[in-house]
Amino acid sequence: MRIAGVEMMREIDRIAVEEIGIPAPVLMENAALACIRNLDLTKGYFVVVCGRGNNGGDGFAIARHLYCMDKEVDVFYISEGSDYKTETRTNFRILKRLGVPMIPLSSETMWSFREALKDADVVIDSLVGTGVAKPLRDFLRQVIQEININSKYVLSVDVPSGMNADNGETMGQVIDADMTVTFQCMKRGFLNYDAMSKLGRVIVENIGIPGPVEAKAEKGEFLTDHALARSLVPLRDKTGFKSNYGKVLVVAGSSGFTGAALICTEAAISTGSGLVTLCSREEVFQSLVLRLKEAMSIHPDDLEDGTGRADVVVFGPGLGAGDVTFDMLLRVIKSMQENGGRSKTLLLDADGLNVLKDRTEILTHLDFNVILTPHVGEMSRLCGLSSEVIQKNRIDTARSFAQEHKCIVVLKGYNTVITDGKTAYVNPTGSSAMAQGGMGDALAGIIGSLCGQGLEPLEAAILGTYLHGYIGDELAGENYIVKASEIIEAIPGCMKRLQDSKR
Ligand SMILES: NC(=O)C1=CN([C@@H]2O[C@H](COP(=O)(O)OP(=O)(O)OC[C@H]3O[C@@H](n4cnc5c(N)ncnc54)[C@H](OP(=O)(O)O)[C@@H]3O)[C@@H](O)[C@H]2O)[C@H](O)CC1
Ligand SMILES: [K+]
Repeated sequence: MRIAGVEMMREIDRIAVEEIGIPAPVLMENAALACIRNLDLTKGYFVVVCGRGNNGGDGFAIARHLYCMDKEVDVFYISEGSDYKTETRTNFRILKRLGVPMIPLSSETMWSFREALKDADVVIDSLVGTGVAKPLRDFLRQVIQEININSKYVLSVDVPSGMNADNGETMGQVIDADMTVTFQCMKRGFLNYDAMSKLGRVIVENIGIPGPVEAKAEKGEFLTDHALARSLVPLRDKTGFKSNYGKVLVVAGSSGFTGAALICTEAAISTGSGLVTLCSREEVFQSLVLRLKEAMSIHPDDLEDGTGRADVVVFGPGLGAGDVTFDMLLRVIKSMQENGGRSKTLLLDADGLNVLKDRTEILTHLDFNVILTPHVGEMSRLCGLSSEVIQKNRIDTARSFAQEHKCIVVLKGYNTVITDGKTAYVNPTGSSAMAQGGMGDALAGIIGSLCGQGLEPLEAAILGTYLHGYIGDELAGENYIVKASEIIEAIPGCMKRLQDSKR
């Protein structure tokens, strides 16, 4: 599914109407019906609040459909401002002719508006959508405030009125929606963490604009969906050997952080790697070796040999920050360069990222694939921006770092961003039920394993993050929190279900 800002939505609309010839009223009708599909139609009394732009036009059309269904509908509308756009005027006039109750909003009607909001089972917010770019005028702010204070349930049409669809910021006052039915594409601003609390449940509805039209206007930003994830699960050949499913070397674990090494290693095994080897810091090597079952081990003195044999190196979980880790990283990089890089992948996580602080230029000269999996704090150390700035610009930060350093960035957190600098994918799965130590180590092992099984690094990162969060969501349906070891246990079953649904 594509992610779009205001300019892209306008362009999609323009191409659909002007170049393809889909009539604009058809799009408005489809938009209205998409909202109707998501309304609880067992309810009896609906209040529709409309602005003067096309967002308001959607609302007038929704009111008509509710009227046709014999629902009790009151329409309140903004009476001051610029002329109605053509389709909005058409829908406004139809309602007038039908005799649907239509009340212009003003200081005189504010009292009856308030009473209607209180009585309504559902309030439909159709004041403004993607057409607003500057702070709202006072009267509109007041209307929004009344809706927020007095309504039981609000469905926002396309965008909660007052939210900037590009960046999620509030333009003076914003509707606090219970559900947002947005059209055609996920809006970029909805991915802003501050915006999320205003959106309620987000439903993206197709309003009859064909995919190729969207593609003409796209900006290379997507939301991973189930169909994409499913299409990426590698099919296993009946005759395959363990050596066909990738040799993964995990370089992880130091004193006090042995769990990270085990979790990462086991995640790679559970995701389907044929051969997984663990190399840790010297001081924990013996104790870790005793705890491995399916995985092999190599002593840190043999790091170059192990690297040379591996298709993928996952470097960093629990390895400890400091010079020893940095030296190990340099040895891995040298060995990968000398052993026919190109098809190999180095995934850097946790301390593998921390040792790159002020040394990120190392990344730009490598012949092999590099994946970085930072959380926001690690990203901040890598790029020098504050966590606050990064959280407000997650896609842009990850994308420009990936572009500059010729690598793939997986910027973790709610709505993890995966990008190679050209395209960016936002992962919708996962939740705070997964906010536990070890989760990142598991993700690193999963992505590393998928690279070893032949997926392109970007694909491996897209599928790995989706899978990790998807399993987390399934487990969180039944549990208050989810542990990394529970994720690992559930990986094979979840992959099998995905794979079977592909055939
Ligand atoms: N392709 C699609 O996705 C379709 C989307 N549809 C719907 O259309 C809206 C976008 O419609 P648009 O007419 O471009 O804009 P809005 O309705 O969101 O906003 C215009 C109205 O907002 C008023 N406005 C603008 N700035 C302010 C402000 N600062 N304070 C108060 N009011 C403001 C403006 O009034 P003016 O008097 O200032 O001109 C307009 O009344 C999209 O979101 C979808 O819902 C189509 O229906 C189908 C195709
Ligand atoms: K709206």
